[in-house]
Amino acid sequence: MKISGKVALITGGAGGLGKAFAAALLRAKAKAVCLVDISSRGKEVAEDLRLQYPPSQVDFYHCDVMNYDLFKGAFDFVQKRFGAIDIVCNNAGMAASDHNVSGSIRTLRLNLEAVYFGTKLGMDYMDKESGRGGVIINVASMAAFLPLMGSMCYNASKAGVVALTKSAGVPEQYEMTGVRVNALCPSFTETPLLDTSSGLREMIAQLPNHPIMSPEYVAEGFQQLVENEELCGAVMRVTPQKGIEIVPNRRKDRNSSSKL
Ligand SMILES: NC(=O)C1=CN([C@@H]2O[C@H](COP(=O)(O)OP(=O)(O)OC[C@H]3O[C@@H](n4cnc5c(N)ncnc54)[C@H](O)[C@@H]3O)[C@@H](O)[C@H]2O)C=CC1
Ligand SMILES: CC/C=C\C[C@H](O)[C@H](O)/C=C/C=C/C=C\C=C\C(=O)C/C=C\CCC(=O)O
Repeated sequence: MKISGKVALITGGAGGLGKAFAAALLRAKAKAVCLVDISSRGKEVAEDLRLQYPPSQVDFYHCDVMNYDLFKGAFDFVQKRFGAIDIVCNNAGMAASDHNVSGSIRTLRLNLEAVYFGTKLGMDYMDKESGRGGVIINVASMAAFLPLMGSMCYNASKAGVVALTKSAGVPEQYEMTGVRVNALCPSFTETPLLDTSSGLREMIAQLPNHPIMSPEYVAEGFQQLVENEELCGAVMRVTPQKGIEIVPNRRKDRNSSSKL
């Protein structure tokens, strides 16, 4: 997909990774980006991006994406304001440790249930029958594959996002909707989220050869998932050790001649 002239909706857009994704799209001349976030900081972030990347339009839409009806309102807002939606990034997320039961349940709901809402809404609003097709990027994590002690719900939610995305990205679904769906799985990245779990930074510091990545580096992988029309149902890992890599999709491999 050529990003120039396109309209994007990014949940958690006021956060570290969300802002970096928005900046990458604006640098690539996206027509408009709407930051959908529960934090009122989204207003300043949108203003900051408008100043940095004129003449692109950057809006902030205050919304709790865990509420389906409110989240649908964000899609209606963007659709009405810009006439179309081309890119959806389900990025809003949180992390809570297992000791905090209510926080852990909220983590499951935000990181997985709300990503299901955003994937369903994205497919409905961008469907080639009513829309013009498009792409959905669901932000999972390396925690989906390499679990962290003390964060059962976080790990489970991210593994769920990978499974949800691979299911949404099967070839038949794409043929029907014209909407590609891919998962982005970064390792530790320098954002405020790392400060929400006590002891996390200390734990990361103990890991051998595991520097914390910049949001801008992760956004390079995000942009590849948006632009590469070959990628649907793809899972991208972004780590300091191996850089940006696509995990082979066994479903596609089974259909091809290779016997993986
Ligand atoms: N920072 C890291 O090390 C990694 C982060 N991730 C994932 O990246 C995504 C973005 O996280 P970061 O930018 O790191 O964190 P962040 O804390 O900077 O951003 C998260 C954003 O989501 C928003 N948000 C929270 N609850 C919401 C709700 N109910 N409705 C709407 N917005 C809501 C917050 O206000 C915030 O702006 C998350 O899904 C996270 O799990 C994945 C791998 C590594
Ligand atoms: C409670 C958790 C809070 C925050 C976690 C972060 O937000 C992020 O989502 C978690 C990242 C977890 C990373 C876990 C392990 C990462 C390992 C590597 O990146 C090592 C790279 C490759 C390993 C070898 C391989 O399997 O290829």
